[in-house]
Amino acid sequence: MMSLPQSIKIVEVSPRDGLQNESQVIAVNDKVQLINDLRTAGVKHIEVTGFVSPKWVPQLADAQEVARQLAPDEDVVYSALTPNMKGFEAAMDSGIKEVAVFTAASETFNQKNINCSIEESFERFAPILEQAKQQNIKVRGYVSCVLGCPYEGDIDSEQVAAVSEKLFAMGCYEISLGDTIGVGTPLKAQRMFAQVAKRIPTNSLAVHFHDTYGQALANILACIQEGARIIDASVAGLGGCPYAPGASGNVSTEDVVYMLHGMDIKTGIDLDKLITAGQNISKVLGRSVNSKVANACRSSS
Ligand SMILES: CC(C)(COP(=O)([O-])OP(=O)([O-])OC[C@H]1O[C@@H](n2cnc3c(N)ncnc32)[C@H](O)[C@@H]1OP(=O)([O-])[O-])[C@@H](O)C(=O)NCCC(=O)NCCSC(=O)C[C@@](C)(O)CC(=O)[O-]
Repeated sequence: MMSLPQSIKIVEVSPRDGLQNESQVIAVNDKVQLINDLRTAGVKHIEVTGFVSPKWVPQLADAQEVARQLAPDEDVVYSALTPNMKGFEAAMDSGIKEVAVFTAASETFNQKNINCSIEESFERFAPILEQAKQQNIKVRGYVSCVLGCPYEGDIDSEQVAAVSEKLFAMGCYEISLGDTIGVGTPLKAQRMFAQVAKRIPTNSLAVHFHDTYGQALANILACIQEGARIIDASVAGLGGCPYAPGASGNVSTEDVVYMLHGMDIKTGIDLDKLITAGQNISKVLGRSVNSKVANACRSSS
């Protein structure tokens, strides 16, 4: 029987990954309310926005305003994406204390997403990591397309491991492995995770599953069996990357938390309050909550 951890770290990505692909205008107040609802639910790691080019991702053009309205909270880590030094400097000016750089295991996806090759992305990240070290800022590294690419199809796990290892060696303290288009299945996910874990300690690896094919929870459990202890998720299953056609939302945090609590794995999150957070933002977006657990809990109460 597999050995299960006592607790798992949840990294909530809804304010950034969840909202970045929305075409409708979402007020800064509503984004900040989402972040506050997540804090109320006990979420301790929240990716609040991305300091990316507004020409590339218009929805995050308000990054500085969102960051400046964050409630001071010593128990919560607010992080933000920074693709280059311009983004890093803007994040620092806005008081952000943890940033994330992002590249991919697929050349084509990387070109479409950040307009450079994988190798060039490392060159862009080098000064960010240098500055971050001097300023005592933690840097997370994302690797996209770890189980498939919308342009190149299957991706070799060895390539995922090599890109991850490079980010880790450059100073990223945590590497998040992204199944950007949600095509992974449990054994493939487990083998990919194991391949990366040959080079990076498992306590520095996160998994980031989109749920396009309904495989995300199964993939997460498979990776937990392989030693994963950090899970990215998005309340109400919000999410999608503008440069990954066909990709749907992230795995919903409600579903992840329900599964983990059901296995006696602690997350520190109050499921009922989390469901409220998902309902509130779904109301703002004018759509129903994309979480089986949230819908089941509310219809039975
Ligand atoms: C990386 C760039 C900027 C290169 O874009 P570029 O066009 O090559 O950059 P540039 O340096 O030529 O700049 C173009 C314009 O953008 C401005 N600019 C340049 N940088 C910034 C910045 N940081 N903040 C604000 N503005 C910026 C810059 O000032 C200039 O403005 P102009 O002079 O034309 O008026 C662009 O491609 C970009 O912003 N891409 C971001 C795409 C993105 O955010 N994708 C979604 C996140 S990744 C994801 O979702 C996957 C993940 C992480 O969730 C994991 C998974 O699921 O796999």
